[in-house]
Amino acid sequence: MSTSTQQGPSAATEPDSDRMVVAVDGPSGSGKSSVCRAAAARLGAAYLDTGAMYRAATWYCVQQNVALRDEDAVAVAVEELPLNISTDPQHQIITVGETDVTAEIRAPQISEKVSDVATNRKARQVLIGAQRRIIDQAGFIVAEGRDITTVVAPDAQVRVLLTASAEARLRRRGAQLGDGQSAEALKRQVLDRDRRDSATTNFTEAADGVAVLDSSELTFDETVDSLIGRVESVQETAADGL
Ligand SMILES: Nc1ncnc2c1ncn2[C@@H]1O[C@H](COP(=O)(O)OP(=O)(O)OP(=O)(O)O)[C@@H](O)[C@H]1O
Ligand SMILES: Nc1ccn([C@H]2C[C@H](O)[C@@H](COP(=O)(O)O)O2)c(=O)n1
Repeated sequence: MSTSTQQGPSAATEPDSDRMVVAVDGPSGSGKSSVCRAAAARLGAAYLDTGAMYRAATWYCVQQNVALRDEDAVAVAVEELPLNISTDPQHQIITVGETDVTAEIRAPQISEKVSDVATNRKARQVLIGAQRRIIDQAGFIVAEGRDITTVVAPDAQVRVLLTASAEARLRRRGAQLGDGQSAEALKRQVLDRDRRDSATTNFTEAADGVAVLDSSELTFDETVDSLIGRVESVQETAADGL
């Protein structure tokens, strides 16, 4: 897989003491993308949306007429995927080859197919390798997905499982997509997708050392503040130890 990144604000050659990885996992609609992007922007960190990589891979397979249930064919397509993903939280642009897929990969048609790629273990290995390279290149990054705290970056300095009740997640996704989504379509995109994705990743229980941030009763801003508070507390502890 050829991956290039338009790098976020902190991508540079900082000394090790300035490097920090903030890993966030959670179920669909819990707020990972929006909360992590806002937190990264305020912290001056880079931001990696790993779900967008699975979505772009799915878009590419569909474009190439690859049968999504054919494990080997999907893995070969993902190896070839010419992906460019921005890690700038202020400018989220995702291109596959020359095509800007930033908006298209969020369409319900991709949401309903993406689990076929996400549960393909061979394709996952390719994407996980690319994610680790992007994280390694960044000095200070907030990375979110389903397996960042456990598989992609288990050594991250901050590890958080961002959760919310199923009711809150369905309500938020409905508001995000606007009118026109039936309750059944929302359920397919949120709860049914989580059930399928759970076959390969555990994003409903916090692993050892992972803190739970339940956003069900929090506003968006309160959730961002809580994540930032955790990052600042680790930064202060690190500074005290110098
Ligand atoms: N604490 C919160 N209170 C209210 N709304 C929120 C909160 N957190 C996130 N949201 C809103 O919920 C919607 C879904 O959030 P988001 O897309 O970030 O979820 P996600 O976990 O990344 O989902 P997915 O994994 O399916 O991409 C967004 O419109 C976001 O602004
Ligand atoms: N680290 C990750 C990130 C995402 N996925 C899967 C799960 C979703 O079905 C899909 C799209 O993610 P979203 O944009 O909804 O966060 O990708 C995964 O398996 N591992």
